[in-house]
Amino acid sequence: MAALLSLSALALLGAGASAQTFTGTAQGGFPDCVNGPLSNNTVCDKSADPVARAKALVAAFTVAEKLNLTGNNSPGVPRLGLPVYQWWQEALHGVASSPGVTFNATGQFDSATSFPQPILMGAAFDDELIQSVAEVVSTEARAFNNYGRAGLDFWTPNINPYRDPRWGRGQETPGEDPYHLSSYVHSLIMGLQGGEDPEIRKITATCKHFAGYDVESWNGNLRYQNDVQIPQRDLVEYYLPSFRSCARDSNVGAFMCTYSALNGVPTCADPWLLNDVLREHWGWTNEEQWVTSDCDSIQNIFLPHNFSDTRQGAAAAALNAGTDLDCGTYYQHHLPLAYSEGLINQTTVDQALVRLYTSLVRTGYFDGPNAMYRNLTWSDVGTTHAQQLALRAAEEGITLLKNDGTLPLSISNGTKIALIGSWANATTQMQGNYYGVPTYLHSPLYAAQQTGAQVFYAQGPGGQGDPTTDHWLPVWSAASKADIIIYVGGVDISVEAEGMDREDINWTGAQVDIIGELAMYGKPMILAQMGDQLDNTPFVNNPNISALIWGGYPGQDGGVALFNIITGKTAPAGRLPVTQYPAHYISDIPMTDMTLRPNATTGSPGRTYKWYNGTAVYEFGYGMHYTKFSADISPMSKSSYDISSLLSGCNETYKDRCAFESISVNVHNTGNVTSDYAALGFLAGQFGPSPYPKKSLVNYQRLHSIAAGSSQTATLNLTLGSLSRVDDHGNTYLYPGDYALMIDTMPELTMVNFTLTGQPACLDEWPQPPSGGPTIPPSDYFYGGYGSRGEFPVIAASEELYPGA
Ligand SMILES: O=[N+]([O-])c1ccc(O[C@@H]2O[C@@H](CO)[C@H](O)[C@H]2O)cc1
Repeated sequence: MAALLSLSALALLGAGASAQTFTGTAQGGFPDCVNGPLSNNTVCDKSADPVARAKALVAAFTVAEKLNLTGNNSPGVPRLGLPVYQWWQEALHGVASSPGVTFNATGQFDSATSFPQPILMGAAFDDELIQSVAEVVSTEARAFNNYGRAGLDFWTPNINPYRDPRWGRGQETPGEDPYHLSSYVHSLIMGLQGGEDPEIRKITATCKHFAGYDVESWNGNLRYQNDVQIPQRDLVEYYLPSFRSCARDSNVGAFMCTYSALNGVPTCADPWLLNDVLREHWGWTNEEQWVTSDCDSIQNIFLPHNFSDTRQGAAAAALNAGTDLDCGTYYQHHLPLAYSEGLINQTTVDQALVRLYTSLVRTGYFDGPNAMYRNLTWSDVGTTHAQQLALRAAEEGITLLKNDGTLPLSISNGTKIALIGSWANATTQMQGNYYGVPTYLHSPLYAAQQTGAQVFYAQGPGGQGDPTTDHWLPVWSAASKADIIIYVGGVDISVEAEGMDREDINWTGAQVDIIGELAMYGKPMILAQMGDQLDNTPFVNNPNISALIWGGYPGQDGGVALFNIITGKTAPAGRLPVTQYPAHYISDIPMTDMTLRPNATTGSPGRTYKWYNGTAVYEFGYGMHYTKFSADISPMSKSSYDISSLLSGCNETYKDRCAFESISVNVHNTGNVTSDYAALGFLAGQFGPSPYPKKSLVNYQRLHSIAAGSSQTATLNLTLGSLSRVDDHGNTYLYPGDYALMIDTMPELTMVNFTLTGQPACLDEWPQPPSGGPTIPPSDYFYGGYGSRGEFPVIAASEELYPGA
């Protein structure tokens, strides 16, 4: 593996190596369709159908060549002039160091724009922003590609919902809500791929990790071996909507399966998941798009999953299930034996290769130097527009959690600021994981100095076990000289990362201690909590802490973004994309409990804002402003809707997509500061199977620069899917009942009520897993799966957990 991945793997994991040292596997350039051996092959005929072009190419390969082309490190076919190609590129929040991406040490292509981590961009609740960011990322990716510094497919986004606050990779996602993820990822894919069905696809995006992957390493449970147990209802309503958005609604070019097994079957070897759900149920075409394994996950099908008795059996199980590409070398090593033993046939191999090469055809790989996007160069990387967008993306996400009126700060040349904390001079930290070489890194310290203030900086304590003594003296010195204290700290990828779930969601003792002591100075004190959510309880009620900001991982201009918010140059309007739980949450529920609803037997308090029955420190969607807003919702066309009439007016193949109502929300800025406002529309009500979620996000829109004293209108388009709920089998229904649509302007809540009448009606019938699985309502059971080695230990949950179910 080490040889396969080279040094780049360290960087993409954020393991702390210097970005300059990364060397990717050089791409082999473009095939010569004019003078090369393929020039007479249909693959070089631009007027032919893309799939026919790929089929003609694949038909020219020998069996041995075909089997050798199934790994991410593709050797190409020299005798045909098909260049080597590295399929593995990353671009989570900008073109990132990864096996197929090469940054120059200096000069051209020595950097790319580094946007905030998705968790902070998610807090913006601004899909137009996300599309713009993705357009820049794909432009820069294409420029890198034109100079042999990247391939044409990128293994982003990570769109698993951020289900548990401990997850080390939650930062890679836009948050915990499935509607939010679905909407965000649609905009992202439009920006990355260049539209839903463009003539030339800009780059191929890859939705990962399909599905149910969100545990790295918890209590001995490793991602490589986990067999996650998820009832069908929870899968459909929570774990899969973002993937459905990728496949069915956004026409994404690629998917990635996971290391873990889902209900007994390793996902990369699961024909139900990869074929019945992904391709058949969601209509993801058979010939144009491909599934890659996660890196070395095919190996895990053999060990530790023991899903197959042999290595070639594991490779065959994956290929036959629909995993077209192996990130690794397992296919290349073991498919030849699988082939000679008759475990796979050539049709299946051809299908995988046709899918892969169709995606290269779609991106213009065989179309010569005049093809679309081939004119992009280094001058299209790190442009002024890209830099401004990276700053704006960070500003839009930064979320104000507490303010006694101290913010915004007015800073003049004479102002003395103590800037303290483990993030105060953050540079690489601001990128989180999966980063590349940024255009620049503007730390909070840099930004503070730009304000003209006199800045006294001290790093202060970082992690646990770094309590008193030597770190404290510079802190006291800085604090005692200053008019204002700004503490910037929290967590970073030293404690939350790939392969590393958090063990704690408390601030470290050393930080709580020093922040408490700093507060005792009684000076205006601003606390910026960076990284993912921590339990802020110690600071919420401390009157000496004037303001609390969440800044996530803000990317290359994170320091400037933070200071623009602090000084009011930009007004904050981010909203938390996850629940901030009290620290005891992680003792209340094992990370491996994938269920969502509170459960009296297991003691689960439930997950996410929909189900958590405790008191959140800050709720999903929480975010203050420097001004005041009120909202009114325009009257709906009716107060009661008949379900059969709603359905008879719906002519879509996928009924959940049918329009219900377009709701106008008039937002009034009643305060004194021009500000953005993100209108989040939630639906609540007692309908469908109980217990009911507390509320569900059904649409959102960010309004920009609403001047003090003026109003703007958000339009929230609701669909029949917005009104639906999922039954125990995973079927999606419209149910009769009482509904309330809510807009939260904090502290006010604006609401309209309506009813649905008539009989329940099915919007989407879920393809059940193959026989062998449970035949009784799955959400009442935890089961071991239906795989060849799966057993079915059916443990009935007690009746009272699901009253009325
Ligand atoms: O061996 N390595 O160096 C290595 C590095 C990264 C790595 O992560 C996996 O690879 C990423 C591919 O996109 C998936 O999101 C992640 O689960 C898996 C293996």
